[in-house]
Amino acid sequence: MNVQSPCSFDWTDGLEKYPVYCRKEGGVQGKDSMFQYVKHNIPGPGIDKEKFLPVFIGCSCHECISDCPCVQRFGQNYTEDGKLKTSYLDTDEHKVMVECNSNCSCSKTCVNRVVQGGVKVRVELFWTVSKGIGVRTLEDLDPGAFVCEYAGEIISSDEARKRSLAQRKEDMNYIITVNEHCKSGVIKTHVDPRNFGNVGRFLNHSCDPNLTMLPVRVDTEIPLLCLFANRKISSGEELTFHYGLSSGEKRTVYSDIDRKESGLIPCNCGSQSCQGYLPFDKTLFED
Ligand SMILES: C[S@@+](CC[C@H](N)C(=O)[O-])C[C@H]1O[C@@H](n2cnc3c(N)ncnc32)[C@H](O)[C@@H]1O
Repeated sequence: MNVQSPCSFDWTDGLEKYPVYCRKEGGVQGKDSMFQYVKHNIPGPGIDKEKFLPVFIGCSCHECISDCPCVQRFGQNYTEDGKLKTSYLDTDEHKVMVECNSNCSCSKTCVNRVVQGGVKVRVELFWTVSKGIGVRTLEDLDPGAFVCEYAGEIISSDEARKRSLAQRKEDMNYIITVNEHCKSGVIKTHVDPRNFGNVGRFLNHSCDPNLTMLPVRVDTEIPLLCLFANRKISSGEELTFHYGLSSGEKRTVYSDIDRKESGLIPCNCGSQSCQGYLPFDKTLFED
C-alpha cells in the first residue's frame, strides 16, 4: 500500500500521532464546512461539564504491572504489547475497563494506558462505492489492536432524540448510543461526531465487521467508545464496526420514501450475513 499523502491536508489538523489524508477520487471536498476535528469527547448540550472532571483515584507506581492498584481494581485488560486481550472480543459479557488516569504517577507509556493517546494506527479516508466516505488501514493489524475512539459531542438522551428526529431525513447519521447494563440499571452514552468529531466519524457499518466497539474509562465516568481489531486485518482493508443490534426489518418492506419516514437506511456492507438495514436505536425516533 502506498502511504504517501494523496491530498494536501491532514484531516486531523495535526492533532493525532499520524496525519490522515483522503484519496481524491470521488471529489471529497475540504472538511472545514463539514466538522471540527476533536481528538477526544467534548461536553455537548445537556451535559454537565463537571462530568468531564477526573474522578478516579490515581496510583503511585513507576511501572503498572500486576500489583498496580488500578490494575488490581479493574483488571489487566491489555497484553504486554498493548493489545486488548482477545478473550474480551469473543464475549457479550463485558467488564468495566478503566485505564490509569491523570491522577496516576506512571508515565504516558504505561502498559495500562492504551486508548487515551488518540489514533494508534496509520489510516486514510477514501470514497466508497455506496457508503460515502470510509476509513481503511494502511498497516496490517493484529486482533486486539486499538484503532481509534468514536469521539464527538457527548449529549443527553433528550438532545439525542431531538437531533435524531431532525436528522432522520438525511442520508448520513452519526449519533451512536451505547447501553451498558449494570446492577443499578442501564447507563446510556450518546456520542454525536457530526459537528465535532475524530476520524471514527467516517467508519462505516458492516454486519460482519472487523472492529469491535467497547467502552473504556480513563478519567471520568463517561466512557470512551473504543474500537479494537477483532481479527487480523490486512493493510488496505476498509475498517468497519457494527452500529448496534439488527433492526430486524426485511429489506423489501420499505420503499425509499417509507425509509425516510422510518429512518431506515439500506445497508450496503456486502457481507453474506447482511441484515438489509443499518441498525439504529428505535427509542430515539419515538416522539
Ligand atoms: C458515521 S457515518 C459514516 C461515514 C459516512 N460514510 C460519511 O461519508 O461521512 C454513518 C453514515 O454512513 C453511511 N453508511 C455507513 N455504513 C453504511 C452501510 N453499510 N451501508 C450504507 N450506508 C452506510 C450511512 O449514510 C450512515 O448514516
